[in-house]
Amino acid sequence: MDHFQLKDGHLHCEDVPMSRIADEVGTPVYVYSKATLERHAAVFRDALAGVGRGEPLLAFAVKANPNLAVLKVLANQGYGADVVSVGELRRALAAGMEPAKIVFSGVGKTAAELRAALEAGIGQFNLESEEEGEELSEIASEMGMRARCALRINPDVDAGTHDKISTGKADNKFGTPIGDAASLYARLATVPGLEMRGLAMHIGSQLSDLAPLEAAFEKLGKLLKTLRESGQSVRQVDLGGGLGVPYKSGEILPSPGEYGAMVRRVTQDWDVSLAFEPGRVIAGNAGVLLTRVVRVKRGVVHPFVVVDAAMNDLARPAMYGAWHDFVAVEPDGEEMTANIVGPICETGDTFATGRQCDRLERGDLAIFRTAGAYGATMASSYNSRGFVAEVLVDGDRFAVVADRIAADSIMNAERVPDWL
Ligand SMILES: Cc1ncc(COP(=O)(O)O)c(C=O)c1O
Ligand SMILES: N[C@@H](CCCC[NH3+])C(=O)O
Repeated sequence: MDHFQLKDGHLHCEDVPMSRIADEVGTPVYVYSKATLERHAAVFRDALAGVGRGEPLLAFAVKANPNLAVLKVLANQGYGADVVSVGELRRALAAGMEPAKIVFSGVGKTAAELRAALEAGIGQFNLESEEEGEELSEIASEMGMRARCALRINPDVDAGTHDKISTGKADNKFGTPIGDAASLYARLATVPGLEMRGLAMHIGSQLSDLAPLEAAFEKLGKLLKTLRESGQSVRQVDLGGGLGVPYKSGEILPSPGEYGAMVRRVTQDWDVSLAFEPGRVIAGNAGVLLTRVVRVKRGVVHPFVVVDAAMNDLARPAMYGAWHDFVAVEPDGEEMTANIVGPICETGDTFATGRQCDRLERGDLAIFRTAGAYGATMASSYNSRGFVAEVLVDGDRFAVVADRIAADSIMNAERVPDWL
């Protein structure tokens, strides 16, 4: 069920009219549906119920949407967190996620971050390299602790997604090459301060085909057997995230159910506990970016619909050429073909070119759909535009869950030295 729907000709999020949010909070603003987040959390959990030993660990990828209220909704659903910085770790803890359900990924964890995560008592470090393992070993030994670790492997599989978000090819910076993994695992298992518990993998994001994932999981399964045959203990496997979501209406992608069936088939004889790090599949379609048309400018080929949101608020179209459905809050039944652009002084600040969309005029409200993941979190203050607000809707009520940060607040954090 879509919680962003027209009711009496006016787009609502659950039972709240979008215009009420625009009037009270201003635009642009991210709007999240609590009911959608909860539904996605439940669908993903049900799809993976009973895979592996015990119940799997579901660690939401905080990078997709780190808003504290969003994390709290997911913590209430029993989710843990996949974090990639001490900032994300603090957020997961502040939202009430249990330390034991937190995994720490990422290729550049600093010594200070490793220490902070050990102090917090997180469940697992996903080690990316020998060098990181050695550093963590030293820090944990100094602290008189043993860090629970998995070795992240790079299976050299092309996930078939955008190059910038592919992470499992040999020349991507992530993980340990699968050919080196058995010997490195054996070595790290002898190092003080580390407890090697298993393997981890994440081959990319917005995956629209399960075949590369399955091929990567099969490779991991072979490695697991090799490790066990050589006497290593492997109890935990983290299969990462990556499941794609539809961005265009009518687009069909593999469902969590199909993903779960594939995981069940491939892992049935692994005899390990499984963990997953879903991000986009939980949050993507739970959020939209609400914006107002500043003006419609005549163009040579198409008119330009200039909206008050820009590439600093929603970077995906400019960064990856990504498509976001764009619809009017009060469609009048007429359509137009337009270029949808923001106010930033770059041609790249274009959300869509030659897009068939609802007819819009100056002052009208519209939304970019599927903006709940990798939306607000990738915002910048380029062109001194400040940071957008975020709102969480629950039935007929809503709350501002992130204040708008005005450009002046950012300016006020700057100093001109007295020698200028
Ligand atoms: C290590 C890791 N885990 C999980 C995710 C979440 O991915 P997605 O949002 O595609 O599910 C990412 C991002 O791609 C990641 O880098
Ligand atoms: N930022 C990317 C996803 C990155 C995934 C990071 N591991 C996107 O919007 O699609």
